[in-house]
Amino acid sequence: MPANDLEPIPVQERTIALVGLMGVGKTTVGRRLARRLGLPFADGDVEIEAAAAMTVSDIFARYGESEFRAGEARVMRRLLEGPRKVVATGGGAMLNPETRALMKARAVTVWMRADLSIVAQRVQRRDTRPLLRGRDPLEALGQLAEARYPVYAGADLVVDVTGGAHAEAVEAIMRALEAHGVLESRP
Ligand SMILES: Nc1ncnc2c1ncn2[C@@H]1O[C@H](COP(=O)(O)OP(=O)(O)O)[C@@H](O)[C@H]1O
Ligand SMILES: O=C(O)C1=C[C@@H](OP(=O)(O)O)[C@@H](O)[C@H](O)C1
Ligand SMILES: [Mg+2]
Repeated sequence: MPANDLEPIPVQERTIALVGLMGVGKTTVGRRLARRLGLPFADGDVEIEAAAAMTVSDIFARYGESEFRAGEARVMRRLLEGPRKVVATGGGAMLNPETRALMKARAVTVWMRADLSIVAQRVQRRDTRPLLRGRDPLEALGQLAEARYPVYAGADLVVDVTGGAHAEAVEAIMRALEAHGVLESRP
């Protein structure tokens, strides 16, 4: 069904979709946020890997980025059409126009933003991101930021998560969700 045909969903019932660059903390913060909210959690990359029975790196290596993106769009559709949850998207998912339309119809989107120098340090911990392999992380992330920040800027909420620990990022997102009317106010 096209995203436009879906009934509008009240903000308190929407899935919370985390978007932003690789390494900003969508996966690890998203899992903690879901626990905090008592919602199920799903990670786009984990779902793609399960569907393909292959790692993200292997999908890129064997089939190329465009096949990965097609799989990513299918997975995002399933996750966004399903019951309310916290979704950690892969950093490129929001670039797909259909995924964006579904997000607009079904989710509250949160752009997690951090200084590139911090993100560059974090992505060096694991060699699981094919778009960064063999490249200077700061330079590669800078190019991705240039191309993607205008798209991420279309998110409903922007949360700066620079510097702090995971728990601080969760708190910052909780405050933003509260201010947006997604959560009941806490005492
Ligand atoms: N706020 C944070 N404080 C400390 N480490 C973090 C924070 N956010 C993410 N990290 C670390 O950075 C790395 C990348 O985080 P991850 O959640 O996989 O990001 P993403 O899913 O956005 O690519 C992981 O090692 C994670 O533990
Ligand atoms: O930004 C991207 O294009 C990508 C981000 C990755 O997810 P994370 O943002 O969770 O690292 C993963 O989907 C793939 O390596 C491509
Ligand atoms: Mg991730």
